[in-house]
Amino acid sequence: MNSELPVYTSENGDQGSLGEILNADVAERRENSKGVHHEGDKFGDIFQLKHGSFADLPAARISEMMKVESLENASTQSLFAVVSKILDESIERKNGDIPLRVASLLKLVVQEIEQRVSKYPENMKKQSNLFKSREERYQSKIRALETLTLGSTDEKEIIMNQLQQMKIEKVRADEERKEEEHHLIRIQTEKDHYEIKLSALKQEMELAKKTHENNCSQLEIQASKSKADLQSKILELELLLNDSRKKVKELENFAQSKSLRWRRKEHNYQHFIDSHQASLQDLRTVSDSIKKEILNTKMIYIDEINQFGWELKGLVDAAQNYHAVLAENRKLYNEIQDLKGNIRVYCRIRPFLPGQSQKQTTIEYIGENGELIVTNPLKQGKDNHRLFKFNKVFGPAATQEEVFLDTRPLIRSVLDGFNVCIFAYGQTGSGKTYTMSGPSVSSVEDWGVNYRALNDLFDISRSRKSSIKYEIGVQMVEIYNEQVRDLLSNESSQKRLGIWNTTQPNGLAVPDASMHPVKSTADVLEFMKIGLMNRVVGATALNERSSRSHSVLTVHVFGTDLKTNAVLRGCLHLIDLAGSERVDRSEATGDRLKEAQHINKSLSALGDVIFALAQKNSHVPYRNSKLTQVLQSSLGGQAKTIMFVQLNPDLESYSETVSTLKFAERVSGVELGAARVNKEGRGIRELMEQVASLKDQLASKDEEIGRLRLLRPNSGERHGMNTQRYGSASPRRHSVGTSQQSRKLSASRSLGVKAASDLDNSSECSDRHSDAGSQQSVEDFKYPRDIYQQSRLALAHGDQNFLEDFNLKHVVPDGNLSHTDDPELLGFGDADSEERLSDISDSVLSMGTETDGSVSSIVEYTLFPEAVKQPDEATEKQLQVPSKLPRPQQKPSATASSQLSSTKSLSKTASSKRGSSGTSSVQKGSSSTSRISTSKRWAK
Ligand SMILES: Nc1ncnc2c1ncn2[C@@H]1O[C@H](COP(=O)(O)OP(=O)(O)OP(=O)(O)O)[C@@H](O)[C@H]1O
Repeated sequence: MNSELPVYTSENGDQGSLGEILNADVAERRENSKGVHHEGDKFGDIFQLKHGSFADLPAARISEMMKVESLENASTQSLFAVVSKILDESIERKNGDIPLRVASLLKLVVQEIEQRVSKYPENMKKQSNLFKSREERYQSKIRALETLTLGSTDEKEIIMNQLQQMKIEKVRADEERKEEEHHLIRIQTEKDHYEIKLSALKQEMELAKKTHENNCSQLEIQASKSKADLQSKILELELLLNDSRKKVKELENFAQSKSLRWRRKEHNYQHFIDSHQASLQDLRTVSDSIKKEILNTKMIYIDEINQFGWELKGLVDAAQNYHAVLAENRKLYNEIQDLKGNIRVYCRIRPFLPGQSQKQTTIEYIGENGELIVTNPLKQGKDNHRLFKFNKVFGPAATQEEVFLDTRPLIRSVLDGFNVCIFAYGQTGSGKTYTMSGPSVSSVEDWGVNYRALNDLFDISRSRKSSIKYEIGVQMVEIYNEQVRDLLSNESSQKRLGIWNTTQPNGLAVPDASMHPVKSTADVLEFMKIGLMNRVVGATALNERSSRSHSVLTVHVFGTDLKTNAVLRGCLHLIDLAGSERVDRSEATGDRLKEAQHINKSLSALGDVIFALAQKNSHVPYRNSKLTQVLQSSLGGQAKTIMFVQLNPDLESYSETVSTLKFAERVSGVELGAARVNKEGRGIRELMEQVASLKDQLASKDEEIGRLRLLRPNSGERHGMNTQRYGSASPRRHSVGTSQQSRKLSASRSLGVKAASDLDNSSECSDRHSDAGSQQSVEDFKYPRDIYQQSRLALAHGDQNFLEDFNLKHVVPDGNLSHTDDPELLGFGDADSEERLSDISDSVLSMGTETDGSVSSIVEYTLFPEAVKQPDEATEKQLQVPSKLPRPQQKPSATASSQLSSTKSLSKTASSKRGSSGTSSVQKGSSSTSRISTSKRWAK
């Protein structure tokens, strides 16, 4: 057994590590001190730290650990574990900052370990001694056993066995001892290692301690600083607190005084309420009785209201019926007006214009039924309010579309073969052009009546194309300073747009050269643009762009029924009159003044015509101006006529407004007679053609007779006589010889053309004579045929008296019919000549309609005056008439229509002889103008 090796052997012979030995030592000590083994675990548990760090342990736990018995009772391993844990924590924390109490614990633990290590050799010695004593004991035992062996063999054997056993034990003990020694060496090495570790730990601990102390001192410095700061803050806060306390006290005092006051007030109110409570009670009783009364009254009222409701319902029903009746009345009134042929009058009030500063209006009331009340706000009295009634009144807000709406049915009428005339009347600047043309062509909403009417016309004609073929032509003229001008005569525009094709499929007379065929609204827009550009406008004080002429847009419609071949002819006049103006207000001078005078004169002539028509006078002075001549067919004929009366609402225009309205009132009273449709059936036309050819034959016979008559002796003498007589009777006229006679006939043939067409279209815009009623123009054309017939009969029967009588009155001294080139007598001269013409028209022999009043005739004359003076020679020759003709009858004969047809056939012959040249505008002008002069001559 190696005694140098400090081998600890447990009682069962096991050897342990240094830790175990130290633990065993601890256990031994514990056993010695307390005698209780199992409590070791309990003490060892104190150092067991499964979670958290020592730095986080509560101070009580650390103090528990630091107790002497805890340290002594703890196993060396747990002590080492405590050390290494604390050190690990300090390393983890990097700055080595270990709390003071942990550092103290560490110190104590390390001291305990040191103590235990220092005691280790001593323990080892004790152990070795123990082993030695045990060996000695064993040796003595062996010796005793050997003695015993010697005593008995059996015993010896047993003893031997025991000995053997003991030897084995001894060998084992030796081995154990050796192992113990090895173990001891290992523990020694471990001890060295731990010592090294311990010293390192000590150093670390020192370092940590120092840093900790530094930190502590810094913290102390900081703490002292913060303490000083906090103290100063506390001082401040204390001061504030004192202030607040003072304020609180003040507020408390204030609140107390206030609450005192409130309490006093409450007391007062309470007193007041108490005093009123009683009166309230009284009032309640009164109120209850009133409520009861009200309830009673309410019930009575409900009964009465119910009763009233029933009565009101009856009234509402009656009112509704009243409106229906009113609408019905209006419809009937319109129908009656249509039947009577009244001119429809629509009144339109222009809005104030943007620049107009003074906006005092004269319009007081606009009724739905066409009632209008105008007033002069500057005047007082009941006469100040004037009431007018028209077909309709459009207020300033009315749109172009609304204004056109009531006119629309009339546009359909044009395509149905009626003649329609729409004209705008009013003082200058009142919106006539706005209503008729509109402020601009480019925007459809702005379109005036003209564009809308034409647009509708094309729309309807397109919709009827499967049954009726329509041809539409437009004409636009202006009457400027009593002269008629073609607004579409612009050469380039004519070239561009082509001219009217005179060869009509129905063989009817064609419109003149100022007529332009149109196929769509776009064509019309082209024409109207040109027309508006060519129209004379000028600036006046009342209107920047005042129209200085009356503009007349005429639309001719020829419709052929594709099934029956019947022909419909309608004519639409759209007239924008120049505005009447007070020269002092329009400040017109020079040309403007002259224009204004012409305008006013023509408008006053219009007034005269309207007055005569309204009075149903036998004489209507159409010829007093070009305007009335143009409007003749619309005002005195069987056309449907609408007048737009334009009003300027401003105060300054009050007198003009009133006179315009008075005029309009008169116009609305004019009865034209029911309008007639211009329709010609196929049968009638064929008959007319037959009659015409017969008349042609008759005429050629007449010519022959005339020639034979001229060959008779003495015919020249009588001729001369008559010439002289006639010449002295009428100094203003001059004879034109035989050529003029034939011209007359040529004219009468031309008239025949017109007459035929007039018969076909008895209400054509050109057909009526002013004074002798609507059939006057027919008479115009019958008359020459009467003459022919009577002269033919006179010649055949040798009625010399008739022939002489006629020659005395109607034949010029040279034997020819009278003729004049004097333009005044052609119906376009001055007022004097027009008066004469009016007088002429009054006589029964008033063949002298210089024109038929139609726009086309006027245009023909005005555009081609030379043609009037240069008749077609060939025609002259062919149409020689007898120098003496029978006296015409004063009243047309019953055979008027056949005679007219005859003249028509005459014209046909003439035009066929003219051949294709008949299309020339000059020739047409010529015929038309000849017609004018002829009729005048006949009248005289
Ligand atoms: N209903 C309306 N709404 C808005 N402006 C209108 C209306 N009527 C007329 N005007 C404006 O009033 C001015 C005068 O209108 P317009 O030229 O049509 O009058 P007029 O009666 O034709 O005048 P004149 O007789 O001098 O030619 C124009 O500037 C026109 O644009």
